[in-house]
Amino acid sequence: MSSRNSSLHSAASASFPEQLSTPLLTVESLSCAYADHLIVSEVSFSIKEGEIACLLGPSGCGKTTLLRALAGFNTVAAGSIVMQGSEISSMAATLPPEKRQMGMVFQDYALFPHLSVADNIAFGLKSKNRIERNAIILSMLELVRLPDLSKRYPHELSGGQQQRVALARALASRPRLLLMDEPFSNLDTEMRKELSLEVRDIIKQQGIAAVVVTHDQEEAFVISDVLGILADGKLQQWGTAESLYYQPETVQVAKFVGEGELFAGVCVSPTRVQTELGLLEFAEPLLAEPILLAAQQSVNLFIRPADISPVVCTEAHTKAHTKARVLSREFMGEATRYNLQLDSGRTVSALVRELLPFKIDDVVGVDVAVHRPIVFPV
Ligand SMILES: Nc1ncnc2c1ncn2[C@@H]1O[C@H](COP(=O)(O)OP(=O)(O)OP(=O)(O)O)[C@@H](O)[C@H]1O
Repeated sequence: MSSRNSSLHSAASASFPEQLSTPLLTVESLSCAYADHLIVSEVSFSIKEGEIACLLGPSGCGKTTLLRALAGFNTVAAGSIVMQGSEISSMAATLPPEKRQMGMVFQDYALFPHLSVADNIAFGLKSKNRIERNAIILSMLELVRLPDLSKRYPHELSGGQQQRVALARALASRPRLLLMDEPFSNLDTEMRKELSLEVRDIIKQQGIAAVVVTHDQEEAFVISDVLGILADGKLQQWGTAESLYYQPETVQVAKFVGEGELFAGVCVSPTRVQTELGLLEFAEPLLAEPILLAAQQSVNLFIRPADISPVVCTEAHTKAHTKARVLSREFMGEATRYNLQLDSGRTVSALVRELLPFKIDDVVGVDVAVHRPIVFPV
């Protein structure tokens, strides 16, 4: 991680006194490989008690490999994993999964098909007597809101119900840390949203920490307190959803957490930049950390579609070459997306919430209202 990233993380930590306590889990310069093929490279982060962290990244970037290393299913090639001050993985040794006080929910739920819901939940409770076991099964079924399904078998459950049973099984042994690998990927969009919020509540209710792996940005934002973007086996940035969205350190992170495009510009003053989208004015002076941008400096601004809107074309738009032709219009219910071709020939996407009267081929003005400019060096 860059130094800017670490300072951002420590600045965030300083505002919450409880974050100053010893982390529950610390991953230090962790690398993982299959044979000689390095998959995860020098990843570092830490998680506090009760915190839900997400590892977000595209398919194949090494999320599952990293999660399996946390669980103790995979050995590590370099670095270490420390849980409450004790090293549980290093090149020298790997504490077995069952001794890590972690619960795992797999992508395909991995329920035992020949066992009932109750027996699936009881699977890790062999050391308990029958009365204790039954009490835990009942409380877990209540927790995941399946009180009446204890006798069913996995094939008699919906995908969402199977996921709840998998969660109940993972939580039954009272882990300190819950690991979830793409927990909602087999569910439809509506169910995904509903269950991710519910799972967040359940984890919070239990007061435990969790690491959730997903490639779905919306899901990651909903469920996590803190998240890391993983790409090509490297941790690109670690922070809250808001910090990644508004202060991405790289274009890759900016694009991964939301749509947007780079626009080259020249500063006219610290609060004004001339771009292909016209002269943009900002409420706050523009910073490309650690410097305040001065006149004549070249910058790259990352602008999201929600910051751009088509408006009635005025003389000022024509004069400033900030008019465009509507190439397409997609009404999506909550918002409408317009693809606009600028005078320069470049196509930009605008996302507007209000219903506008513009049709394909209309000539419109282009207005940009960026509330928090994202600046990258040229
Ligand atoms: N057991 C294995 N042996 C060799 N290579 C593996 C093994 N498991 C995974 N890989 C490779 O490691 C890379 C990372 O895989 P991993 O499953 O960790 O990615 P991921 O980010 O979880 O992807 P997805 O979101 O598609 O599940 C991939 O190129 C994959 O082919």
